Amino acid sequence: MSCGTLAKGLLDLEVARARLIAAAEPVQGEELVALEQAAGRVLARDLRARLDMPGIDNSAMDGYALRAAELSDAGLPVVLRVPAGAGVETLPEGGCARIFTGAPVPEGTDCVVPQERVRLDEAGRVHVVGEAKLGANIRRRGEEYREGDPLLAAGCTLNAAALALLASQGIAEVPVLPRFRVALISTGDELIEPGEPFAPGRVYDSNRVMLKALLEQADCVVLDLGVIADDPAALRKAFVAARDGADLVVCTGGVSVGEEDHVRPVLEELGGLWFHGVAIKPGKPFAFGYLDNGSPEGVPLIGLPGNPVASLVGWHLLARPFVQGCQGRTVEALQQYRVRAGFSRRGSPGRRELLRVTLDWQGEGPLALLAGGQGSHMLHAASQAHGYLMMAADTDVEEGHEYPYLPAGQFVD
Ligand SMILES: Nc1nc2c(c(=O)[nH]1)N[C@H]1C(S)=C(S)[C@@H](COP(=O)(O)OP(=O)(O)OC[C@H]3O[C@@H](n4cnc5c(N)ncnc54)[C@H](O)[C@@H]3O)O[C@H]1N2
Ligand code: MOO
Repeated sequence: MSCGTLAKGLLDLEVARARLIAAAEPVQGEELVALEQAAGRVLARDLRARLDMPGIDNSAMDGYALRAAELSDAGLPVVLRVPAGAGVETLPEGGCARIFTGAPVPEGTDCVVPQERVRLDEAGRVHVVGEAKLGANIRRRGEEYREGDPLLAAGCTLNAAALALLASQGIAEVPVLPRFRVALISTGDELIEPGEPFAPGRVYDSNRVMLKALLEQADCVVLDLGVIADDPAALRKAFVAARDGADLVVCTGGVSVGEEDHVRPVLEELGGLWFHGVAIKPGKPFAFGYLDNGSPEGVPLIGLPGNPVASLVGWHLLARPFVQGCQGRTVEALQQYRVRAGFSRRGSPGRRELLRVTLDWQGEGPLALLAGGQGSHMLHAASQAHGYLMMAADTDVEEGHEYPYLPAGQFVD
């Protein structure tokens, strides 16, 4: 993927992602949890099937089970009735069985004819309208998988379908990795809490609620450490406290280059800065390092920019894959496809730009439209966007041309 000519001193997005993913150390340990408590958790071990699936040959339709070769103009008498949950029986010769979806097909039958394709005569005998195909509408034992086959791989997220799969095997408890603990800090003298009275110059802390939601949706345990002032001593104290109770510290704000931005110097002092600055817009002042020794034995710290949309983009593209790796999850490559732009716009010098867009499906194929104002402080467009149009550095958007599009669905946990 072309990224254009990047500004000096900034890492390419793919390089920064690869470094973060490589640095992620999966959490250790294992917990056994009830299936009902396991949604969103990460499977700790490979699981194999305990049972063949389906467990027996059974009917896919409400209808009649029969031997196709026995059909004739005389019709077949109904000699058995087999509801779901019944035991396996043998079909006497010259007869057929009334059968229901999921019920075991009797021994000796070789097809099920749906009731819509059957005519019953006055004597109650079954006549098939059209063909009775051998094997039709019978779900065979083990056709999906056999006992001992791989079922789910370690590192997968237990989504609703995965939980149902385990339940269908009679599994009631599942081994999962421990939940990842993240300390969350906002920095900035200007910040006030939503609900507090507004005063000119103050800014409501919107990043913390956003990041808390993102982390919790990703199944992290969040230790909310509130707002810390733009003061190196206060930040140092907060980082030390955060480090002692968490697997990762995430902070937002104060990560840029002004003398009021203390995250980077305090991180350097307490541990080590691995990198600072990624060539994306928004999201440039992204910092990553370790508190303690500057080594992977320390607690990692991610510094996200203060500008709200920069913080969101930094989470989606950089922090999230790191957290996923630390949670023991399989980290997927970015999903993208090309979409036609319905607008023109000047490119961003030295940085890839992640434009917040909606997709219009009314014409021929999707058309990307700006979701609203694109400033990195403008949350409205971010709240409406269907995804990002990812522009290479220094590249103008030309209406009607196609560009890589990252659907937002891939970032939803
Ligand atoms: N001279 C330079 N100035 C800036 C640069 C640069 O390279 N050179 N980078 C700009 C970019 S890009 C970004 S993004 C911002 C990020 O700066 P910080 O991470 O240091 O963030 P702050 O300065 O603390 O705040 C920026 C902006 O965001 C608001 N903010 C901060 N925290 C929150 C929060 N929790 N909730 C809502 N809003 C928040 C803050 O009030 C500021 O308006 O730096 C540029 N500057
Ligand atoms: O990264 Mo900043 O987000 O361009 O405003």
